[in-house]
Amino acid sequence: MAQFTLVSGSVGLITLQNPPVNALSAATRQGIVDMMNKALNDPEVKSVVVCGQNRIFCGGADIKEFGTKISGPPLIPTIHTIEATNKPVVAAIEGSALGGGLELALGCHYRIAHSKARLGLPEVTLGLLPAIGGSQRLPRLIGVPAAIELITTGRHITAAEALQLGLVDHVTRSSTVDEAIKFAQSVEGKSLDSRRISNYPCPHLPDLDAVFEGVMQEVRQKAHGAIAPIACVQAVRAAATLPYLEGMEIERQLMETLFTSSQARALQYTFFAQRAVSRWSMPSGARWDTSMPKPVHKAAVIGLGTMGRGITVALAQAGLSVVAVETQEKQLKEAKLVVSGILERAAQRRGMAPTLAKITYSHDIRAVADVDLVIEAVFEDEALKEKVFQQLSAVCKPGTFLCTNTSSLDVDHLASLTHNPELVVGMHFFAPAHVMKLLEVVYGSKSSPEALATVMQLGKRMGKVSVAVGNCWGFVGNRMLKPYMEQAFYLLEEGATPELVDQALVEFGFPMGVFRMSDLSGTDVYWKIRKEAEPVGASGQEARVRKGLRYSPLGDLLCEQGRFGQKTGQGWYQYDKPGSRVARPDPWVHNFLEEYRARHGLVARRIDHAEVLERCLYSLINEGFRILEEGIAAGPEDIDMIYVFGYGWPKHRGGPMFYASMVGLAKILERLEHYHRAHPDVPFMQPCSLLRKLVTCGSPPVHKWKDVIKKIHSQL
Ligand SMILES: CC/C=C\C=C\CC(=O)SCCNC(=O)CCNC(=O)[C@H](O)C(C)(C)COP(=O)(O)OP(=O)(O)OC[C@H]1O[C@@H](n2cnc3c(N)ncnc32)[C@H](O)[C@@H]1OP(=O)(O)O
Repeated sequence: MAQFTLVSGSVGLITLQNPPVNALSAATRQGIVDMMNKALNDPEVKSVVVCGQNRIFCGGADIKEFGTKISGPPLIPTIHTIEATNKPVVAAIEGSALGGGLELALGCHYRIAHSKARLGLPEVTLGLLPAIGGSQRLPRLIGVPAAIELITTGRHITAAEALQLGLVDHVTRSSTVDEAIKFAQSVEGKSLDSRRISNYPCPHLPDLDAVFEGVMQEVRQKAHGAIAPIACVQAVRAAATLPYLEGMEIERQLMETLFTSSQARALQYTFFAQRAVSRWSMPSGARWDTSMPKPVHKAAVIGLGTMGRGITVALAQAGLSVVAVETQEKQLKEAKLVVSGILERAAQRRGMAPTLAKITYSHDIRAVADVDLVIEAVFEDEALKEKVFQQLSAVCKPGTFLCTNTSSLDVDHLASLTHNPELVVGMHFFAPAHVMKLLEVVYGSKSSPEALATVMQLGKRMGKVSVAVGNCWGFVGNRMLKPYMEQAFYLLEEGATPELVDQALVEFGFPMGVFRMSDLSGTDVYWKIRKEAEPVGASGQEARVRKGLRYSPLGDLLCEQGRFGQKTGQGWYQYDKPGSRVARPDPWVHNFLEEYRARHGLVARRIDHAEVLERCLYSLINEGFRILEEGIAAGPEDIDMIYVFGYGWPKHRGGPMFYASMVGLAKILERLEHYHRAHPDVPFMQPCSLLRKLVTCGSPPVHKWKDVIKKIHSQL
């Protein structure tokens, strides 16, 4: 797993060999220890270069080994040996030097990077901290503020930025290994006293306590309950205030707590789940590895409202030629300005030229005649979308994929209006479409595997986490959101306030609660959807019943008052003025709730955070099980990535289905049964049969659920 070669007569070249990313598995660590000992003990070797096979230095620890009993040698003693030796050791960094990989490089005396290399300490994204000396060496090398930023965000930086920070000594565009070998020879026999980072004092910061207090407050606020970023700050503080070896002991103690935490398990699950969802499958048996995507060079966007503009930006940034169509002249002009502005600012940030020339604007739908793929993003109105699909089917060249950015309409129905329903796929973007990572890719009953493969590949090009799901009301994300929101309304009826419900959800880790979120996106958005989905309600007691089940008209009544949320300055909260982001509890809403309860004979009771979480989250999870049972999502990872990347589910809790497995399926079942007994008229609380079956099967871990579901389906 590591190879030693003597090159140029005196340089020991150690090559890490563990494809695909030369991760530091037990065998690779053993290889490093053995080859380094060989190099340092060989009198012929006067200097050493460490590099990675296949133009990647090292992707850090082997994440697959986390959660198992760690075997193999630790790296800390070897890194100390490297640093202490009098033979110069040079890290030749190509591709990535991440996590333990970069920590190994920090133990070397010199670092030479290729200009395309990326470096970082992403341990925090896995619920950990850099614990083979990274948290102690990095601040000594680049200073406390820069180190804190890199370690608490896990951001990967370019070689150019690394050079600017002093993290690498030299950046090259030619062969990094050849340069490193030449350089190593040039410093053979020279003193290395100034190259041992652990001997450096941490660069002085005036008013250290105040700096760390400020940083801790900021990090805590952004962490939404994640513990690793806090531990990272504590470790860097140890580097700034203690001798190296004492700092290392703090680093070790902090890592010990993080390593076995449920948050680390959740984040590591997310790492693999994010990659697993790209390996999609359809109920027909079609799969990612047997379906060929078609090339997409030119795409079109129809409708340049907020969503259409974001999609246009995302497509242009992915390098596609885009035809952007909007029939209203004023909207078209405005869209052109907004899209160009976003692209220019983004290009400026990246120090690149904007991709404006790749977009042509038109008010005529016939301008899309020669594109390979169209994304319809007109207003969410069924009749309008129907018309657009009929037009597209008539004007597009044969073979053009027709996609709809609907969030709730039936993809099969739209497909049925076209000549080639097999070419129709849903692309459900999340606002703002050029920023949000999630893309729900909805295949209809007639969508071809080729169409799905094409759209999934396009999603990847746009940098999205694309998740393939089947067609049903609300697809996966919004379908699961319905019971979650409904429970929140029932809680208000029973005595809660919007603030209480939201606070419980924020403490759980959501960036905002359901009512604040509803105000932000507009309370009228779901009002419209509810009006379309539910028959119009009656008055009096009947107002709280739909199709024989409990219904809360609270959201409708709020909208009838014109309280559409942040944009109108009033919703579930009050705002200083329309558009203001500062939400304050609103006595009007409290009064409105009291009057409502009095009108319907409801007696307010005390509701605690635990009840809020159980009712909102377990009903959402229950719907997730139904979605799995129906085969709308291929596996729990698909649901989890939709919620993590599209709905603000805290990453350190792994997504709703992973969370359910951590809470324990038996407990979820028991609580759902309890609430279903207490509220038999509440839809969505009756435990789903898949949940019952999984509990009967002994509550297997989440990665085994697919097997159970397959077995159930094969028995049907
Ligand atoms: C005993 C402990 C010693 C030291 C401890 C140190 C702490 C750490 O190092 S924590 C780990 C820190 N490292 C990371 O977080 C890096 C994670 N990887 C990445 O960011 C990316 O994979 C990449 C290295 C930048 C490469 O990206 P890309 O080219 O887009 O490929 P991917 O699809 O992401 O990955 C390909 C393939 O490799 C698997 N993989 C990647 N990194 C690791 C890893 N560190 N351990 C195990 N496996 C890894 C990834 O899952 C993919 O596998 P598939 O099966 O093809 O999905």
